[in-house]
Amino acid sequence: MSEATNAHQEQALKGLGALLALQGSLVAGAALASTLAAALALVPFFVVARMATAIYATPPDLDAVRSLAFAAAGALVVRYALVAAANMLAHVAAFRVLHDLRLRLAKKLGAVPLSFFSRRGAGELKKTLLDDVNQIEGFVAHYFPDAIAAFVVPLSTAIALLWVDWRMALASLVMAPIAIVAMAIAMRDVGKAHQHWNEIQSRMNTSLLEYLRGIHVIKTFGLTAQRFGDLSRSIEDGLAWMVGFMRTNGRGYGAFGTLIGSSLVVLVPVGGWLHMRGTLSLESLVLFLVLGPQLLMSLMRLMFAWGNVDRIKASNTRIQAILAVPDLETSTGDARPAHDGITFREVGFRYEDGGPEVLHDVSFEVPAGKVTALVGPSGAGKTTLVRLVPRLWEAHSGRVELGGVDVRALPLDTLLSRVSMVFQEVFLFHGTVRENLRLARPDATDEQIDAACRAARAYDFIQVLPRKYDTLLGERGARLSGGEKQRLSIARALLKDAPVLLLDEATAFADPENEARIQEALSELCAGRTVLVVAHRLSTIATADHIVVLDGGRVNDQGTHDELLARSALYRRLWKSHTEALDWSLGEPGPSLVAEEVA
Ligand SMILES: Nc1ncnc2c1ncn2[C@@H]1O[C@H](COP(=O)(O)OP(=O)(O)OP(=O)(O)O)[C@@H](O)[C@H]1O
Repeated sequence: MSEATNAHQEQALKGLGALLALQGSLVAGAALASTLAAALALVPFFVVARMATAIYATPPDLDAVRSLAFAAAGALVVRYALVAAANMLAHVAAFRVLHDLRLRLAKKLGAVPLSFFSRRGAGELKKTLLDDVNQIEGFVAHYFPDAIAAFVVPLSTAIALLWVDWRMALASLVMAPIAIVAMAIAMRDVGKAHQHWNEIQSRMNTSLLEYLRGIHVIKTFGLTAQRFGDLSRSIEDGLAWMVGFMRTNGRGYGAFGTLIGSSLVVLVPVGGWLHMRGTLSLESLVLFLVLGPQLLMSLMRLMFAWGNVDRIKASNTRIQAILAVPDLETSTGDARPAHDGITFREVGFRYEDGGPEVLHDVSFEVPAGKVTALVGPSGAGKTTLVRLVPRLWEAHSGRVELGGVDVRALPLDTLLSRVSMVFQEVFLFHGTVRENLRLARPDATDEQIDAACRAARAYDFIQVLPRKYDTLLGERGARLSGGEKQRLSIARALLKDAPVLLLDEATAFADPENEARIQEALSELCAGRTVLVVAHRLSTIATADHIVVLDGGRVNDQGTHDELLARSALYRRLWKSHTEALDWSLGEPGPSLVAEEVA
């Protein structure tokens, strides 16, 4: 194993210890109770051995038999009490550890830069957040207390048996080294195999999520799960992994199980011979015949616990890797923007380190209180540029300033409190209309919500929803039309009432009535604010105070509509295609605005 892998595993193991330490006293209590319970499970075997002597004594000692029977029953009762206590303590500890981990992960995901998510598939993240965290539950609640008991009990029993008769104790253990070699062979590549299994599961999760999200497209094209390439491939890979795993590891497991259960093959002849020679009492012979096989059977439990450790270590490593991602750096100073204007200074940006540069040397001003429109061909980098302002992405060179201060030098909450975002895709959470609106301003009063909804032209349609503001929305809630969603997100931005507004207009066409309402809502929203808008509507472009033309990630030209029409060939071409689109839409007012407010 390489040094790097060793260091990696050690770190993971340290992590598992740290997880247990989160609930140290409960975990220790569970391990102790589980060990005592396992030790008490051996009492009946000692009792049987003593009984054999009492029964075969002349005359038979019936009083001793009776008290031994009571002792065995008593041990059983206490054992069940201890098992219950161990279970309860271990589960309470596990759920507290899980609660702690989930909170940390949720907090971390809220604090990392957006680039973190673009490098990971949704399936991979879901797998870590749900499945890997659940593995930790198994570890704390089951495997750890079990493994401690499976280690301590056979060890102490072996010592006790050595003390009773060392020859028979060795005979009980003789199969152990052979079984352990078989176990080591069985477990040889188990870590690698589990890693492979995890990769398959991540792929399966990602393609399954994609399959569900795109089910309407899949149906439109008449595709089925079999034909949805990666999903069916990952399901087949999963099956192939299972078969391969059982083929390579099944033999080892089988050999181990058989060897571990066959200590009587040694104990019976050795014990019989020693007893006949008169060097082993009947009581000791019976004790070894009943207890010897149990001693090795505990190794079986240890092996199961060991078999799971690699998997749990891998889960923990993935959880720790997320927790170790640095948060988006935020200034702790008290810098405040001097005004609400935005300045881009020689901004360069790429989505991936080493990937293609999407924005090059972009410099321009968005004056405070004015509407600045960004236009350009598809893929020019307009949306990307707008998202640099609230630090959804970070410029890799140059700087973006708000009110003369680099956005990275502003405390994040100061920056975000100044900016509202209304983007193309509207995302509504599963929750009521009111809860979705309050995301923008948790302390908003009902009157403020009413006023924002009226201004956003959302009030009327909310009034006819089954439970008005208390109607559930989102994936499992009421469905709103595209235009209604847009107006709701404009209401959110109005509620937030930030001085800077970032708008990303969509190219989709809405019906004229919807279009007119959205237009009115946006006019209310834009009034008196600094607006940077990715513009697709003729009305927005023609009435903007300033227009910046982006092409291939660079500023191609900037000026007013008339100036650009007079001097920019690219702008003339864009304008022509916009007006043609308007003709094509048979006189409808033009492309609609669609919105998602992320703030
Ligand atoms: N998450 C992402 N990861 C990698 N590349 C991306 C990502 N998002 C956009 N890009 C790339 O960045 C470039 C600019 O995209 P952007 O969406 O900013 O353009 P746009 O001008 O807004 O286009 P449109 O008008 O079609 O929406 C494109 O080449 C696009 O493929």
